[in-house]
Amino acid sequence: MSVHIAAKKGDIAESILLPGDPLRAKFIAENYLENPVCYNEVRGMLGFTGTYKGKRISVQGTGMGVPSIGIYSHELINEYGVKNLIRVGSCGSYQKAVNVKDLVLAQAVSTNSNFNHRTFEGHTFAPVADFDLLKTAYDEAQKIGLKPHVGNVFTSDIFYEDEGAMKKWQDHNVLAVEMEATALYTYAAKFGVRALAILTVSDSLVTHEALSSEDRQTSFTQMMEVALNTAIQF
Ligand SMILES: O=P(O)(O)O[C@H]1O[C@H](CO)[C@@H](O)[C@H]1O
Ligand SMILES: O=c1cc[nH]c(=O)[nH]1
Repeated sequence: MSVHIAAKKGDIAESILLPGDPLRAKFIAENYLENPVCYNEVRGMLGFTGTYKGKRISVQGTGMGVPSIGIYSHELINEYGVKNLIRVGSCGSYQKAVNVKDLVLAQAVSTNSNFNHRTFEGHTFAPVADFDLLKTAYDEAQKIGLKPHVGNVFTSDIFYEDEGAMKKWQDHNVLAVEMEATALYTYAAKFGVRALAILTVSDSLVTHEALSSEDRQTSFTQMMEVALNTAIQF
């Protein structure tokens, strides 16, 4: 058991899906995994291990924001030997061409988070996705008829950000905003494992459109399938 996860060594698979919402973890376990076993309920941050197409896969809620995913990813990697970490999250679009329901693969991450500013003492580190995970997810998305956007996303510490703050990121072609990827990619680089953030656009900060709960269900399901079909290849 680690500080925040009540699993024994060996209870968690080497490949894991990481939704922010623990109930999304439960949904994935109940709808996609065979024989899912819940290994964590500490703080309600549910984690499950089961099999998908014959391969052992885990899914773990991470909570919202950099400090929260920082805790879970650090413990998963260092105390449970997790090697392939795939975030399955929602994001807000920063660009007109990135529409609600679209899939975004975070090739790189920009941030206003202090996590990297502290670690790199004010210098800039460029957190990037694992290329093999990225390419595999892109191919898997295409197989089910999706055309994912691939590029820079923004990890923000502030959900209710002033509107003007996004302009500089939009001007530099940042595709969308979410709240965790920078910590995930930075720890993956530090500890020599693979990470990728796969995101579904739940709302647009350009058009102010937002997904209905029905559309949210369908498009999130496609993201989950892309992530699972990617995870089983590692
Ligand atoms: O849908 P999840 O994975 O939680 O991701 C996004 O949604 C939350 C904000 O509503 C933040 O965690 C953000 O990153
Ligand atoms: O972090 C997030 C996630 C979804 N939509 C947003 O606007 N921000």
